[in-house]
Amino acid sequence: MQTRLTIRRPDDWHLHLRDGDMLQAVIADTTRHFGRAIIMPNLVPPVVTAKDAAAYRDRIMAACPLHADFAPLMTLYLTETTDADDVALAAEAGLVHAVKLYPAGATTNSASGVRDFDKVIPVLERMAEIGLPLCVHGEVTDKDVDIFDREAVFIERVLIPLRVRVPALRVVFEHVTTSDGVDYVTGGGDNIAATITTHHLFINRNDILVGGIRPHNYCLPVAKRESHRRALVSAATSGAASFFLGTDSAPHLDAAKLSACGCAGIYTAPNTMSCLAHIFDQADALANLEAFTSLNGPAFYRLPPNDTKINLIRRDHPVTYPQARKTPDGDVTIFDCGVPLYWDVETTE
Ligand SMILES: NC(=O)N[C@@H](CC(=O)O)C(=O)O
Ligand SMILES: [Zn+2]
Ligand SMILES: [Zn+2]
Repeated sequence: MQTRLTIRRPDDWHLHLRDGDMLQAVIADTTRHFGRAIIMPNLVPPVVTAKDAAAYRDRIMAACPLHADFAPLMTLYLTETTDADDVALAAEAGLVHAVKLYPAGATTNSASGVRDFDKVIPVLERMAEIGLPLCVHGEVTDKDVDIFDREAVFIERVLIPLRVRVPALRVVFEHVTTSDGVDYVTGGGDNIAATITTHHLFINRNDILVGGIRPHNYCLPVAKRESHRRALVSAATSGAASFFLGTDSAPHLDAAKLSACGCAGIYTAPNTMSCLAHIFDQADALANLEAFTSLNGPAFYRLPPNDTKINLIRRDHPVTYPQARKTPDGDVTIFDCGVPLYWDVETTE
């Protein structure tokens, strides 16, 4: 049985760090294992301009633990009034690494998202010209579409027509949750890739609803049926270049999740690497873990992989994590994957 694995330091290609006290409370959980992260812009108000992104990057750097080897890769929140020149200059300066498309109302803090796609075509054309990726939250928001179908319908109604209009646009299909999404990306050519989260490799919709409702397993896109989870595991563990890790670690206070109208989002930053090593080990694919966490993402984003490495060790006894991260405003529950985890990241400090 394999008990050790050395890989390049991983990156997280989809991360919510929030701001203020929450940022302070969660950032070390990411910098401990990850070299870089694509920072989601859905603050209130959102990160819309290069100026917003520069200020947010400064706040993240100020919150980083001393000696952390971490670079936040900033994104801009696409609105119907986003200025193409502002985007292009921020990309050229190395400040911004992607633009994020939220269909209006699709998820947490997405009210300023896009309603009329015609309005954003000039920005998308400029992004295509300079090779700047568009990260998409791939769900339609139409009331008549069942929540479990919203990703598959997004592909047909939004993504395919958008890519026909701007074929050179480079797209990351974020937190893909269906076999439809996996198949579309697999057959979609070099301009499209997808992130896969940690939690969608573990949970299906039963884990939200059977034996009582489990708000800590509720996120968007919502977990689908077991056959879709299996398709995600196959895609992630295959080593295929178009799939890479985006944890979508999304901290919310427990008070906001344990409510009559609870927030979407699962906090996975602390135990993601243990969780992933477990999934890859079960699939007999530990040899592909590095591609998923550390190589495929940088290749798509046209960045070099990290120089440094981390060691993973399989312990004799299950590794334990705290049940929650404390913040001054209350607890943030950490993802419980439901099975004992034996893989651990060796600390070098
Ligand atoms: N994934 C989630 O369920 N929530 C994210 C937003 C998102 O990525 O859609 C959040 O910001 O909380
Ligand atoms: Zn999203
Ligand atoms: Zn997210």
